Amino acid sequence: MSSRTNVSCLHEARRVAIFGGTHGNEMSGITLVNMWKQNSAEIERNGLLIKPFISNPKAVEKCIRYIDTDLNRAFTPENLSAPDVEGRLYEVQRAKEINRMFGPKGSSDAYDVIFDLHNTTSNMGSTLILESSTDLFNLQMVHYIKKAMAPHTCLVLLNEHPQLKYSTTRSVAKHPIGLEVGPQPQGVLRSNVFESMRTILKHALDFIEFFNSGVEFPPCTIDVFRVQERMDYPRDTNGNITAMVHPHLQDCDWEPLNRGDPMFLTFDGRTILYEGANTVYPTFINEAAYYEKQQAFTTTCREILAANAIRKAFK
Ligand SMILES: CC(=O)N[C@@H](CC(=O)O)C(=O)O
Ligand SMILES: [Zn+2]
Repeated sequence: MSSRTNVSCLHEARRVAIFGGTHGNEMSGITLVNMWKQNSAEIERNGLLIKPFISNPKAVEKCIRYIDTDLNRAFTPENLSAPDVEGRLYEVQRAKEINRMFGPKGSSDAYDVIFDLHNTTSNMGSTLILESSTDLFNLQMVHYIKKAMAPHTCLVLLNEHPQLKYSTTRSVAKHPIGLEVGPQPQGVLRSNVFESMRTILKHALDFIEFFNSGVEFPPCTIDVFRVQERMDYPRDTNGNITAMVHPHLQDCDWEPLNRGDPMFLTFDGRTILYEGANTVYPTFINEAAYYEKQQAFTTTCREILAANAIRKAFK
């Protein structure tokens, strides 16, 4: 019997964008994209059209996350279909422009792949962010990247939570993929973080080049962390936080958090324990940008995804 019967044939991925500066204070992606705009030799691949792009230039100029509203939440159907009028929020305007240039979102004209480069203040290491557990192209790509990165780790965060999923900038593409590397403070460039991001991008582009050249990728499984819940800081009746991430949890992204483990430390020295029934794997622990989002960390559960073999459809 031929294994060919189980190979999924997918469209080639010709148009690829690399976004930096979706958040204007996340310096690795901004620096890499600006570097590649000056000299793209490093990211050129046979048969690929690759566009390095600063997605929120006004926020980059000011070195702040956003001007009016978070661009990485702005790609909603309502925003994208809103008429162009003066006085709209800058990021809503910008989302419409990006959708025109790289989309339209959900259409056959959309870019094949958008890599969106982010930094976190959390100790997450290198993390690929997926929005779908059924996108075979992305599953195979992250499998390839994880293997290529070994012995260094590159983890996968899957966010397809019905309430916690948000309308990302990369969601304009057919295959959206986020790359989150930390820890790196906002507005700061760290060479180790910069180099990790650069290496992951190299492997990602290699994968796409191989795929387009007709290489078949065998069936695989991928370890992922699925977004489960958003955990807020303890707060008083005025909404002010009353506790910090506990020192035993701080920097322990991806490590198991069990019932009874310390979670927060109040300003007066009291420890607040995790009381959930199941072991979870926290991530985005103490991310600076998430104080305004009422989020101290995200809980995830581990899961193994299986992906069919893929190759390019010939026609
Ligand atoms: C720290 C940070 O900005 N993280 C990203 C994650 C993502 O791209 O999905 C965000 O909240 O938009
Ligand atoms: Zn970001």
